[in-house]
Amino acid sequence: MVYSVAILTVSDTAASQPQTDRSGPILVDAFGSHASGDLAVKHTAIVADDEELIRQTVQQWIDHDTVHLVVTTGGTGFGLRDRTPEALAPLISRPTPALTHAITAHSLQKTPLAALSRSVTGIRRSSNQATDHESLIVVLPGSPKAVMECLEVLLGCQEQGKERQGVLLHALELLSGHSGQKQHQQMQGAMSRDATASIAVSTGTDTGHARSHHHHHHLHRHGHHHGHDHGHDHVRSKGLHSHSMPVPRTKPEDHLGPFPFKTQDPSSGPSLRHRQSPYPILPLDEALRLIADNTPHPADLSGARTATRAVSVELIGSVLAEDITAPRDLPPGPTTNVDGYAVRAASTPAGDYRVVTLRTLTARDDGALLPGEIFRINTGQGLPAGTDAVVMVEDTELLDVYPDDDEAMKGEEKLVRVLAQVESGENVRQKASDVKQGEVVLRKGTTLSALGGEIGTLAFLGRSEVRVFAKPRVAILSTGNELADVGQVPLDAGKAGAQQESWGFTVFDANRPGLKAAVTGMGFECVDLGIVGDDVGETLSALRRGLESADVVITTGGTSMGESDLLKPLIERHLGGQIHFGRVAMKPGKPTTFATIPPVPTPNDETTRGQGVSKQIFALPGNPASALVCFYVFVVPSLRKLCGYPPSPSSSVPSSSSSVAGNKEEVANGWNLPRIQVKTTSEMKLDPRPEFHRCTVSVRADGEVLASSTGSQRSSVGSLTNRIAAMGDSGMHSMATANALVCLPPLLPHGPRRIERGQKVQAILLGPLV
Ligand SMILES: Nc1nc2c(c(=O)[nH]1)N[C@H]1C(S)=C(S)[C@@H](COP(=O)(O)OP(=O)(O)OC[C@H]3O[C@@H](n4cnc5c(N)ncnc54)[C@H](O)[C@@H]3O)O[C@H]1N2
Ligand code: MOO
Repeated sequence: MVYSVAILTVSDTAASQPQTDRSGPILVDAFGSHASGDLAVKHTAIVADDEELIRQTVQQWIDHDTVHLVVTTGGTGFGLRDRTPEALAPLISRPTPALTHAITAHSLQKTPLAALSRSVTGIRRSSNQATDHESLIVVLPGSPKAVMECLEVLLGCQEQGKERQGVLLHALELLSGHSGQKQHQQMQGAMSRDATASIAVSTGTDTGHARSHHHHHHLHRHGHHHGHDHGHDHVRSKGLHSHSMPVPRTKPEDHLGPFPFKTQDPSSGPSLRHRQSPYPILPLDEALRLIADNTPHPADLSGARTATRAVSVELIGSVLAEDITAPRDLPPGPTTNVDGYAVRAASTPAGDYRVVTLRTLTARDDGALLPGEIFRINTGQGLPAGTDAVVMVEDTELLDVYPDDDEAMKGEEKLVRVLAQVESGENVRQKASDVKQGEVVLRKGTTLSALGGEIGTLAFLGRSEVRVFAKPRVAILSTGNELADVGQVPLDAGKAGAQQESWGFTVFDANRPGLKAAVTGMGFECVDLGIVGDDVGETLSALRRGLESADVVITTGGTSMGESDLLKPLIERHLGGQIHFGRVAMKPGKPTTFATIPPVPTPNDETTRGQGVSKQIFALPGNPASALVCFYVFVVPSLRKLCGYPPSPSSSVPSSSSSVAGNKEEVANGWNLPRIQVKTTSEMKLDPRPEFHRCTVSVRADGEVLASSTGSQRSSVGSLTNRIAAMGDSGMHSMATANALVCLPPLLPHGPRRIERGQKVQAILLGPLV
């Protein structure tokens, strides 16, 4: 059997300067030219010391490319960036400590420094059920010398004139389900010298000489291939280098990788960026449907995401994960609706009565009224035994009071005249007339709003705790070299004069504060990721922090066509994310990007394995108006679904591809904000893109709902003059006082150029009407 082998070099330096990699070529040579002919090097790659990238590369090889053996070199030391063992530990399903020990022990014979390598080995069972195989992972140190020493254990060598048998082929044979007998016998000494696996390591590799054959990912059965260069240069990329993909059309090496990336390599420089976006412009409904499809509902997740929470304002924005039933009758017995006197109606005609109070009554054994007595009572109080109605205080007259020298009763009413006879049940709230014990008062799926009704009801029922779906945490990041937090730079730093030297502008970060306010206003917790410049490392580490600490990550900026627009490439190439869409037919917000990041498997933990949940990333355009509009249009539906909202009933109706202004009832995403019909108070020009016009919606006295533009926005109509005039449409202030987005249809060649004043249009309602 021929075993396929993949070699991964892990090194920041080699990742940016592949020619410095010496250990990778040693491994390629050793396996590729192994005398047995049983080892075929199928893949090679170089990655930076990046845990996720290392893990993804190896997992891809084993699970999808069915590689039998992965050998890595580098990243095993004690340095801060040395993370290869950590990167790969989660992939190992069966550790192989003795193999690790054999490698370490052998290396220790050569140098005590071997003690400073954290090399590991282990077996991975592929998560790909189609192939269901096990592969061996061998994590070796980075130094070429150490690699060669370790290879002696794996592939065998001459030791003091004697043959040392390598253990690798035997291991692979056993893993692939064979008896291992052949190798075993050979290892017991029955093997002929000819067939001995020997390491064909050329010392020339140490001088970089092996570069010419590193690119081969074919089977290297016989000997070396010096000088046999096929002409494909090594891939140059900060992140990942590989030869396992076909060559694309621009400068090829900058687009190669083990995965089919749509994005360009962000380190490849402006001249290599895409000149046409590779993302189709999706109709809005399609984009919204993709969000609904790729956002989990907590009730559908195994081990539903629920939490028990104290009944408090912290619950605002939560959705009930249980039906709330009344624990007892309310009221628990008959109570009075009014202030007055409880009586037995039938035996209390108009007349004069002695007044009894709670104190007197509780002192009596039977707690009952005597004939000729009435009981003074206040609204909400329970009726004493034997009474069935209440005479309002307004229907009585005071006749006598207790004297001042009666210490106990001083000031209390003694004798009262009842002016009118009441009927049985009059002014009484009967037992359980509010709610019956066991009755469902609030249904699972109810949102606990900031209006107070639901949280008040929980307390009314006596609930101190309640089961809710966990609220999503939302991380927010602003990206852009030009950005600064307010207060961080003087106001005049943005003035033209001050800018001329630096050829840039300082822009106050408006998106993060705006988005934080909106997210907090929904009752969700924010993780503030701050501002990062247009820098791969900075942006990646912020995104990772976001993904670790939150359920959803929102970024703004860097989504479009500039060379510093990093979001799409980083999400795809470094975070292993799936970009569901990268452009939408709308204005503002065209480059809006939505992606999901698959869950990271938990090492050796059967209970959580495979049960992780993918996380959502919304990379919103940087223009402030676009960012906030897109938050409401795209992010809010996702958050509403994530926190457990049930879908709106109309969402079950199949949607047609209605435009942004579609007047249809059906919606592509059942968690969209509601749409209402409004009447415009001014004309609104149409744009070739469907547009969201920011408006303040108010209700007139006659009930008409009016939408007034917030201004500071306009729609461009194709001509250049208009497009130049259109440049000022990006400011956050067009969202100030906006509580609705009027959905303007696109300008069509022979259609109307504007919506007229007084015309009825649809609007997305963002908040309460004014
Ligand atoms: N060649 C093309 N260029 C652009 C296209 C296109 O299709 N082809 N699309 C345009 C559209 S539409 C939009 S929207 C923007 C989106 O750009 P980015 O998401 O890449 O955002 P940036 O370039 O980083 O910033 C745009 C703009 O917004 C300001 N900004 C960014 N972040 C903030 C913030 N947190 N607070 C305040 N202001 C912010 C930034 O300074 C820029 O002025 O791309 C067009 N280009
Ligand atoms: O889509 Mo962009 O937000 O129009 O400027």
